[in-house]
Amino acid sequence: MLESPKANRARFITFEGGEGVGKSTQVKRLLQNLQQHSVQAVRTREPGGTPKAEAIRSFILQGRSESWGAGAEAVLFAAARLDHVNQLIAPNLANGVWVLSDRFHDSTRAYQGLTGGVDDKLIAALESLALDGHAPDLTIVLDMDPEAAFKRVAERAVEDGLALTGDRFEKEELDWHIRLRDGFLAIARANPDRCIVISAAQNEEALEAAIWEAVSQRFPELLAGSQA
Ligand SMILES: Nc1ncnc2c1ncn2[C@@H]1O[C@H](COP(=O)(O)OP(=O)(O)O)[C@@H](O)[C@H]1O
Ligand SMILES: Cc1cn([C@H]2C[C@H](O)[C@@H](COP(=O)(O)OP(=O)(O)O)O2)c(=O)[nH]c1=O
Repeated sequence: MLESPKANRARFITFEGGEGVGKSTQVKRLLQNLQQHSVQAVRTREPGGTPKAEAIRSFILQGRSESWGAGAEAVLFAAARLDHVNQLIAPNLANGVWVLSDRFHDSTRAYQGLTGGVDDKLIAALESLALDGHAPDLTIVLDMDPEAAFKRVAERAVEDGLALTGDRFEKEELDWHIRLRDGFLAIARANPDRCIVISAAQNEEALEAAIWEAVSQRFPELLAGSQA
């Protein structure tokens, strides 16, 4: 089969899912795996990734932001995302550097849209503004029972001698987290070409291997040794 001229372009991969499913752990592991295959890559997160977007992150997740409501939050997350795309994601991809993001636009769809009740049209309009054509090439949805994920986070906090404080989304009730999980699964079903759902209810190494298998199947050039 003839390779398309774009076969070896830098890829944009996002990780999505509920709280504590292991996204940040696996973003770091995938970054290492890519680097071991001589792929230049960076990792980032949302909300955040650039100084302006990090400022919006603290504004939304802490302090008095509860009164803003899901609609205004969707707008704020989109403003942060626009800066993140323009300042970090697009320039890296243009330079041939793969970008791995811990959360991206599906989090707005799931949290503010499907769970928060913000109208689909507003979500779609904000997405088109913020993404500016930079949709992810692949989205890995890490899926597990939210109660089990919460226990993981709590156990780790006890081991580390930390108080479990959490941001305000983490403090929502269990049935809210179950709806959130269903929201991410619905997004994956609606976007089968872009999204892969992987069970996060396995140890870190097994999950890392499952993710590497999915990524290298999706981008076979990784195993062909064709990355400079
Ligand atoms: N596969 C796993 N099995 C058990 N614990 C895990 C696993 N992956 C991550 N953890 C632990 O669970 C907690 C949440 O992981 P993290 O990667 O921060 O999740 P997220 O970014 O999705 O919130 C951390 O304390 C982490 O060390
Ligand atoms: C990117 C994004 C995040 N969020 C929420 C999800 C998280 O609760 C929070 C980000 O906090 P974070 O600590 O990154 O969450 P986690 O480690 O559990 O993934 O912001 C939205 O509600 N909408 C968005 O568009």
